[in-house]
Amino acid sequence: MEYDAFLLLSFGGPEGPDDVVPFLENVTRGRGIPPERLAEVAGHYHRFGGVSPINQQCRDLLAALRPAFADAGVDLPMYWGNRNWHPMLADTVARMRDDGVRHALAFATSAFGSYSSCRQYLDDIAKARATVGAGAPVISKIRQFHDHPGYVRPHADALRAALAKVSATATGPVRVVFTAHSIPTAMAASAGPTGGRYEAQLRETAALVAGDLPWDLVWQSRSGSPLTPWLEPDINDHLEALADAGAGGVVVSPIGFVSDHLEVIWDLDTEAAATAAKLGLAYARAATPGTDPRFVAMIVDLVRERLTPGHPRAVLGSVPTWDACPEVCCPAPARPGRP
Ligand SMILES: CC1=C(CCC(=O)O)c2cc3nc(cc4[nH]c(cc5[nH]c(cc1n2)c(C)c5CCC(=O)O)c(CCC(=O)O)c4C)C(CCC(=O)O)=C3C
Ligand SMILES: [Fe+2]
Repeated sequence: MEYDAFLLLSFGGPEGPDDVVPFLENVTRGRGIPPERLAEVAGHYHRFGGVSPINQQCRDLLAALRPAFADAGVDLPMYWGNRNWHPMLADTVARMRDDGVRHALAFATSAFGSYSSCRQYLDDIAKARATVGAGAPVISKIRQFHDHPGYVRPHADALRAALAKVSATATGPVRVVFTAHSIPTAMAASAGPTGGRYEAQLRETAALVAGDLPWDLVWQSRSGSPLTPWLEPDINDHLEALADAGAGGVVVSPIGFVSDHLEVIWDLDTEAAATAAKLGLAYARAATPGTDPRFVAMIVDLVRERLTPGHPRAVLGSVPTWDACPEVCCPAPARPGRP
């Protein structure tokens, strides 16, 4: 297979107060998110001046990737497109077509399977290509990377750094708590070709990152209607349970995310940190990979897997990964108002 471009594919986030509402409309269109929840989330963005850090994090990642590609002899022009905010994927795909791109490799900024974290990126690629129409490049998504050493090791080192900080101040035992974005239980049940893939991969990542430390996996950033069941427990409820059980501190490691975007700096650094303070728990949050050189090298490695037949696939775990998702993987959830 010949590839002639690299595409960074991300979630997107607002970059000013006027962007917040239209961004949230893009994220939640047809998703049955109650207006109260949307108003609350808009407030989180406004606390940061209406600016999510995620777009700048994508720019920083591209800036780090450019020399890494050059050093590895990977000669692909780079593009960037988002699902929910500018640069919008369809605009980027139009530009790729204008530049003569025929077949791009896309790296999506999510390591795991599930509708929201994988299939939705594939659906958005299909939609963007349909919008562009004739001459739109083929776009192949790079595989999931939940157990790649370039994902596991930065998380593992960050966990140990945060643990050292908490242990210095905690007056009782310190607990390691991993978090990922909650998803509806129905979406979790249908994740992957045989179901349960999101949680299975997260448990594998957690075990690899933790090494010999005991740990819990809990969930954050629940959205949706309160009537729809989502994965539980929520991080804040879990902190209460830990305090009740006599913990002196926690270190929270957001293994579900590749960068310190708003779900991290609001839901963890602001909300969960306040919960911990109220409960008298010492608290630290471990950094996400961001532009860690090992994470950047991982992306180069994943590209080379696709460019070079026989290139070894670096995996530390046993939950399998593949280049092309089977059609039956991660079906779109039934949406309110739709059959
Ligand atoms: C699995 C998963 C990931 C991880 C995988 C990945 O990274 O892709 C993720 C990441 C993110 N989620 C983000 C933001 C939001 N997610 C929302 C809503 C939702 N997330 C869901 C799931 C996930 N989300 C789901 C099932 C919904 C319900 C609506 C629907 O069915 O689709 C909403 C709506 C408001 C609300 O929270 O209620 C917002 C604003 C940001 C950007 C942060 C920033 O701006 O810095 C990022 C990286
Ligand atoms: Fe989300």
